[in-house]
Amino acid sequence: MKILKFGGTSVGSPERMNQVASIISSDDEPKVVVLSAVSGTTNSLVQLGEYLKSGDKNSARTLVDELKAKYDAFVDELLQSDELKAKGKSIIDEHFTLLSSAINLSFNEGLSKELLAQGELISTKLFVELLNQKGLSGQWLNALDFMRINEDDEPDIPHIAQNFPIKDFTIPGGLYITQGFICKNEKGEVDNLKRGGSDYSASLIGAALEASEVQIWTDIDGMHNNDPRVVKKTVSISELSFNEAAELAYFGAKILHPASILPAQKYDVPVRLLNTMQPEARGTIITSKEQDTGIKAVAAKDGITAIKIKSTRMLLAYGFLRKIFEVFEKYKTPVDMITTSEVAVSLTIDDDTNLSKIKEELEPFGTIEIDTNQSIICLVGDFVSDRPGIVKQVFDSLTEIPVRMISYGGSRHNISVLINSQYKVNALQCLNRDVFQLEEV
Ligand SMILES: Nc1ncnc2c1ncn2[C@@H]1O[C@H](COP(=O)(O)OP(=O)(O)O)[C@@H](O)[C@H]1O
Ligand SMILES: N[C@@H](CC(=O)OP(=O)(O)O)C(=O)O
Repeated sequence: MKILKFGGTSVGSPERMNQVASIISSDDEPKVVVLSAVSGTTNSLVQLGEYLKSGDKNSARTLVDELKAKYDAFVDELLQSDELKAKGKSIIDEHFTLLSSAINLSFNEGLSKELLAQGELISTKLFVELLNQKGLSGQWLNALDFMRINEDDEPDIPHIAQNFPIKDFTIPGGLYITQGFICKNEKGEVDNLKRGGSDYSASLIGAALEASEVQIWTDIDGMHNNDPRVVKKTVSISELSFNEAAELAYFGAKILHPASILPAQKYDVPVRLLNTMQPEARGTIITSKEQDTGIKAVAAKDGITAIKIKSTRMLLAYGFLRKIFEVFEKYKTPVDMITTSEVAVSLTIDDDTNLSKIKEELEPFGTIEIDTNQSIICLVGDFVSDRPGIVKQVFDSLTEIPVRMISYGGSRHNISVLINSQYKVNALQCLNRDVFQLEEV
């Protein structure tokens, strides 16, 4: 049994949904199909939550009306018979009644999460009707019955395994359709796995059910060597290890949710990245296999803040770093990169929610310098840290770019440099030309 996840772009139009139906019915193997919301929907629902939070009911009403009109047209094109059209319309009416009634309720975070969940609930219900139209039967499963996170926002894989409603995957052609992204929290409230979280859902379900493979179907033929939104020429990578894929996802390769590799890696379930628009393309297979292959890809993560703590008290002292890290621990703020000298330590964070409090608590330790608008450029591959020439290759390429921090040797998979975000495009282009030998102007 396999888990197949289709993202927002793959279910973004009636035509695309039809392609998804063909892909999942091309053989008899039982499949759990995880769908995202129709592309753009979650953004609209986030916007709706913001209007409600600020009390702007008129904008909220307009947004709900426009979104409903979009879905009415979607259903009209997707479903052909009067009977199925009526079913489709009643699905839309049910969910939009909920969205409309939210406009008159007082706003709270729980309500906003309930609103966000509607996108995936609608897309999966409409998709089951499309399968009916094609003479295929798909069983709709409510992810809120089995997907759960605990009080630290950590998914509970044993709970998913225990509560997944299907236990027997031996029925040929069995298609089980469920929602990505949404879950319940420890209080039993509707919650979610954060933006882009449907990949994570698929990986968690794959781990819980010990699937033979998790497939992430999107609009590109696998993980590319560089960000196709930034550079002109990129190539698909045929194989990656779990460690390499996790680094790329974490450091900005948008094709995968940052946390999505971990469950698959823990339960050793291969992950394959495939293209809905080009199902025959090879894509990328991600497994536990490691090879010393050199640099495979580069990704960039924006919105980074660098913090430097300078103090001569660090000299020959012990316990200094522990005290600094305790401050970040207190504010539940993860640290990404770190470099030290005898008199200073620089580190980066991507969540600056508590930056002013962190700065205040660091002040007794020394002089604090903060730089915002930074990007981490992360080169990923499999290279033992003394592989000759690997660092030279990277720094020769970046000679024109001011580098703020360098991290190398922490793992055999990663060379990271921190630069001001204004140089990001240029850095990715230079690396594409010099490290990957893909021409870039
Ligand atoms: N290294 C990369 N390899 C492939 N795609 C990437 C990479 N970096 C960024 N992307 C972007 O990720 C997009 C797919 O992810 P996403 O938009 O989340 O898809 P979906 O809607 O299917 O979840 C691609 O269209 C591509 O522009
Ligand atoms: N719909 C959610 C979850 C998701 O994963 O979407 P996508 O697969 O389109 O990135 C979001 O937009 O965040």
